[in-house]
Amino acid sequence: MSEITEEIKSKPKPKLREKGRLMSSSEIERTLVRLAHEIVEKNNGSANVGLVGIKRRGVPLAQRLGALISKIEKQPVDIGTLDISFYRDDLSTAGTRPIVTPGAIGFDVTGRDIVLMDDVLYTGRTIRAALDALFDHGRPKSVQLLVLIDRGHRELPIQATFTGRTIPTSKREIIEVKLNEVDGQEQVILVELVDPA
Ligand SMILES: O=P(O)(O)OC[C@H]1O[C@H](OP(=O)(O)OP(=O)(O)O)[C@H](O)[C@@H]1O
Ligand SMILES: O=c1cc[nH]c(=O)[nH]1
Repeated sequence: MSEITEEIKSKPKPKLREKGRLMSSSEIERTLVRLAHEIVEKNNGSANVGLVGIKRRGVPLAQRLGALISKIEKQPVDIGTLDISFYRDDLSTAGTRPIVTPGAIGFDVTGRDIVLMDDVLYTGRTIRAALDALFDHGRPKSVQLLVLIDRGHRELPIQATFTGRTIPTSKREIIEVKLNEVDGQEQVILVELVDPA
């Protein structure tokens, strides 16, 4: 275990209060169907498209969208993975440091129209790290960004090409995306940090 991983694991978990459900399983499913059609429309098909999911929940999103696009276009789509852990000192503040784990994406990104995928877009730091990592692997023709939820509070000039839902939040709130493949359940919920008594 690296020094940084050890530090992450030893941090006490903040107390969170659930404020409500933002998306159900069927709403997530319908949203992904719409996003698959948007990707195909923008790229005039899928022949040059490659999907890259950011771990953890960007990966099942890329797999599901890949299956949907293959069904629409009747041809397979390349699907790859980027492993970016996110070191967070405190969920309510800045002071964050994304860590890219070296490893193959899974296909050659050079010359391709890459759609990067993640569950939540917040400060934009994870995507910035993902872009750096992507260009370490090759030179795509274009890079588009898909997120299931854009919650605002950007700290970098990054915006999504395809967005499932835009949900304005306060900095004390957290969007929790739950996907079957990672969490054994399927929903998007809004939670709030509770001050320690
Ligand atoms: O725009 P940003 O400020 O970078 O935040 C967005 C990132 O935060 C979340 O990852 P998290 O660190 O919670 O890890 P996880 O997905 O493995 O739970 C989310 O999955 C995004 O990758
Ligand atoms: O609210 C947030 C912010 C970053 N990452 C998440 O998963 N949720």
